[in-house]
Formats: sequence, C-alpha cells, structure tokens
Amino acid sequence: MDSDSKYDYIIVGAGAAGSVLANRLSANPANKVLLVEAGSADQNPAIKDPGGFVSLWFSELDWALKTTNQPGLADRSIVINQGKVLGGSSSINAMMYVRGNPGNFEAWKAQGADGWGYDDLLPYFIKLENFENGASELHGTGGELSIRDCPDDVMRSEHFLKGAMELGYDGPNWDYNGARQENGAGLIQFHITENDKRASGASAFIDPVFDRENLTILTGCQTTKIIIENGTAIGIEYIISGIKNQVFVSREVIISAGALASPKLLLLSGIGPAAELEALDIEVVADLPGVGKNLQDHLQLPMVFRSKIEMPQTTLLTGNVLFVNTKKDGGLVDLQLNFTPSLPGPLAPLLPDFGGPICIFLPILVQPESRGEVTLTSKDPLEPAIINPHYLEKEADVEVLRNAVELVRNLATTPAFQELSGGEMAPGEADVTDYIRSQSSTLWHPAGTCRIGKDSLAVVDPKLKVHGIIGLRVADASVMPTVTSGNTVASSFVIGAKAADMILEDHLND
Ligand SMILES: Cc1cc2nc3c(=O)[nH]c(=O)nc-3n(C[C@H](O)[C@H](O)[C@H](O)COP(=O)(O)OP(=O)(O)OC[C@H]3O[C@@H](n4cnc5c(N)ncnc54)[C@H](O)[C@@H]3O)c2cc1C
Repeated sequence: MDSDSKYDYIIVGAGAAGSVLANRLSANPANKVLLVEAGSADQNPAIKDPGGFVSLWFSELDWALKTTNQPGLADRSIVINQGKVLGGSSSINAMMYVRGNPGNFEAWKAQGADGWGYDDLLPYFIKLENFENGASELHGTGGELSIRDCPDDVMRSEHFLKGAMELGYDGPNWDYNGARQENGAGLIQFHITENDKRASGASAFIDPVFDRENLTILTGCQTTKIIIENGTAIGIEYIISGIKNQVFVSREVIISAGALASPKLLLLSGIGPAAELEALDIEVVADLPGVGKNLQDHLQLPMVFRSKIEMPQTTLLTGNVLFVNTKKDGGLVDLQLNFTPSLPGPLAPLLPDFGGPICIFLPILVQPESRGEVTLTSKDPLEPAIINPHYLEKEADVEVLRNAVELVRNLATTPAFQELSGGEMAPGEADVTDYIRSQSSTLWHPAGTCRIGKDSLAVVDPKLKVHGIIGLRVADASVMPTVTSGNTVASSFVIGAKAADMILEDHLND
C-alpha cells in the first residue's frame, strides 16, 4: 500500500462485524475502503474444518488474552481466546448461531439505543442468513451466511430433547431463532456451509468481494492509535512487519477490533476516563469515563454424566439446547443449557480419560449481573491490556448457575433421559457453589465495553459515533449495552451490517 493514499473509510479489525462492514461499504465502487487486520489471512485448513478450531486456540491466530485473578472464580486467572485472523473470532469459534432474545434488544432500546429494538434488527438477521430450513417471516435464504440445524448426526440427542419436553418445555424441533427463544428445546443452529465447512465472517463476507479494486485489505497490520486532529479522526497509526506507519481517511474510521481490543485502542488514542489516561501520560482527547467499563461475558459450567450408550465422538462441541429464565420472574432468558450426548471430538485431546462413555450438560450464564473492565497498563500499544471481568462477583450470577445445576438434575431424572444416564459424575458429591467457582470458564463472549447510549457512561451514540469525536465509530460486540442471551456472533454480524447502513446513509450526499 502507498502510505500517502487516502481512504474514504478505514475499518480496524476484520472480525465478525468488520467483515460485514468491509463488504457493505465497498459495494459502491466509488467508496475507497481500507480494512486493517492485525492477524493473518485465513489460510489455515483447521479454520474451515468445523472440528478443527480447538487446535487454533493458543496458536498465532489467537490473542489468548489473560484475565486478572478472579476472586469469583476461586482466584483463578483464565484465558479468553479471541481470533487474530481474517474473520476474527468467527474464524476460531464454535459456530453456534443464536440471535439472542427479542427482549435483549428491547432492553438496549430502553437504555437509550434508539433504533436497536428487535423490530429494527430483525430485518438484518433475516437479510444476512441463508437458512437451510427455508424463508419465512422470521428467516431468510438470500444472505451470505449459511445457517444450518446441527449437522452432526451423533450430536442430535432425543434423550435430552424428550427429557426437556417431559419437564414441560416445548420441543423437540424448537427454533429458538424464531418467534420465541425461551422454554423450548431444539437443535442448535450453526454457521456452517452446505459442504460442511465453517462459514466465517471472512468466507461469507470478504472472500466474495476480495477482488474489488476499491477494497484494500492489510493483514498482519496492528493499529496502534487513531489519529485525531481538532476533535476529528483523520487516520490511524499502525505497525506492519515491525515498521510504524500512518494512513489517512477522508470520511470515517470505524473500530471493529472486538470487545477487548476496541476499548484498548480508544484508550491508547486518548479517549477514555481522563484520570486513568493522565496517570499513564496519555494526552486526553475526549474524557469518556465509560470506555472499557461495562465488560460482560458468558460463563460455562460443564456437568458430566456417565452414559449407558457407547457412541462415536461428536464432530462439534455441542448441538442441543434449551433456553430458560431460571429466576422464573418472567424476565429475560438467563440460562442457555447445551447438551452433548458423547465425548466432543474437538475437545477430546484436552479432556481426561473418563473411563467409559460420558455425556455433558453445559449450563451457560447468559445474563450476568457482574460487570468488569478493560484498562491499560501503559501507553505502549504492544503491552496487553488489563482484563478484569469481575466474574461471579454478583451473588445473583452464582444463583443462576445453582438453579442450572438443579434443572440439569431434574432433567436427568426424566424417563426419557434415564435411558441414557449412567449417573452424575461432576459435580457429583462436590459442594455446588465450590464447583461453580472452581470450574466455570469463559464462553468467549466479551461485550459491552464501548456501549451505546446517551448517558455519561455511554461511549457511542445510537449511530455508533464516539461521543465528542467526529469521524469515528465503534461497531462490534463492544457496543452492546448488555450482552445478548446467547452466543454473540449473530448479533455482532448484525451490528456490522447496521453500522454500514447508517454510515452509507450519513454520506449519501457527500
Ligand atoms: C473460542 C471462541 C468460541 C466462540 N464460540 C462462539 C459460538 O459458537 N457462537 C457465537 O455466536 N459466538 C462465539 N464466539 C464469539 C464470537 O465469535 C464473537 O462474539 C464475535 O466474533 C465478535 O465479533 P467482533 O466483530 O466484535 O470481534 P472479532 O470477531 O473478535 O474481531 C475482531 C478483529 O479485530 C482484530 N483486531 C484486534 N485488535 C486489532 C488492532 N489493534 N489492529 C487491527 N486489528 C485488530 C482481531 O484480530 C480480530 O480479527 C466464540 C469466540 C471464541 C473466541
């Protein structure tokens, strides 16, 4: 790339949101778009193999970000894997496709995210997908992203689905991405192609437009700062092959570096809590106290049962699901319960020898009340940020997981599940709260660190423009006011798509 070149739009980060943005913004050949990605191209064959992703964790395609020691997790520090490659985390994730609960988006709107209610976002969910079960009022078939019911036959579990129905839930073909998410048991939907390959942000949204002359993609290029002059973003600084450089923009910089890296980049650029920045000798460009705050993540808790039925390993991590509100208060879904009827093949190399067949329930805390933060240790962009999710700090979060253990135990005693169950192995006799604190781990869904809103702790406005700065938006999982009740990639794709529409609309008459 010619370092003198100037772009209309610079997108930082080619993950779920950034891939869609690059696709949509470059659709008009008149727009000159630069997509900058710190990681490499997505050439590793394990990316495309739906069972291959676990082998990519801790590789050069993974930022593998460590949290601080978490008092709520028995003082453990854990690693939050995050994709560092074209497609971002959508290239190394478990491919489960969950839009979230309609109530999540209504809650966003109620918190000041005008235009982000369920009815506003549904058309985006529909437009993005190519749903194998056909088009309807709630599903689309014309989109770039292949969505399929769990394509792994071993994984589909009648014992789980019928067990859930015996407890009074709907099923067994519950479409949780349909009219109602909660209280139904069904197969998990996946972003996997009809040829059984991973459909990632890169394969769905970048590959088809790779040859556009107005789209430049730089890989191995880490953005270190947004250049801001007189309150306007005019370009970025970056490092490529160890060399520092700058590139300039005529319209907008869009940060899509993910919920752990986007706030870091804002902080490095002088946008954040003034006192924190001054303490690190970073010049304050905009005093935005909410940058890096409001960090939310989903936690998973494995519960292992002996199985009476010998089955081959599964090719995916999981495949059956039930969404419920454990508080039974009519509020949002707070628990996602996944189920795997035999040893999950991708994880097998990492798991102990269970001495016989097993099956795994995976309760997931999906509406955590605990809030964490991302802060800087220094103004050196290559130093990792401090990630403190404050996991399970709020007792209400532990309570949801205790409720989940009870629900699993009830489900395990249903006649349908008894045909499979050889008894509970973990937590077994262990104290449930101790087990929760010592065994819970991330489901890799950080969100909320640059949240949308109009209050003093909001970072971006409903059009995703960074408060107080011209020509700078954030568009990725970090803008979610609250994390969705389910896996976060679907909503991240939609954030990218809606961001693109809003940007194009704003520049219609330029
Ligand atoms: C192991 C794992 C399993 C998961 N499983 C699922 C699942 O099954 N279903 C689901 O819905 N979600 C899952 N997720 C979460 C989901 O993938 C993310 O929520 C989603 O990808 C977030 O999109 P994003 O655009 O915010 O960020 P990302 O997709 O993470 O993209 C951010 C991009 O920015 C790049 N970047 C960061 N900093 C810089 C910089 N300074 N300069 C340039 N580029 C930079 C990164 O390298 C990355 O490519 C999983 C995630 C992981 C890591």
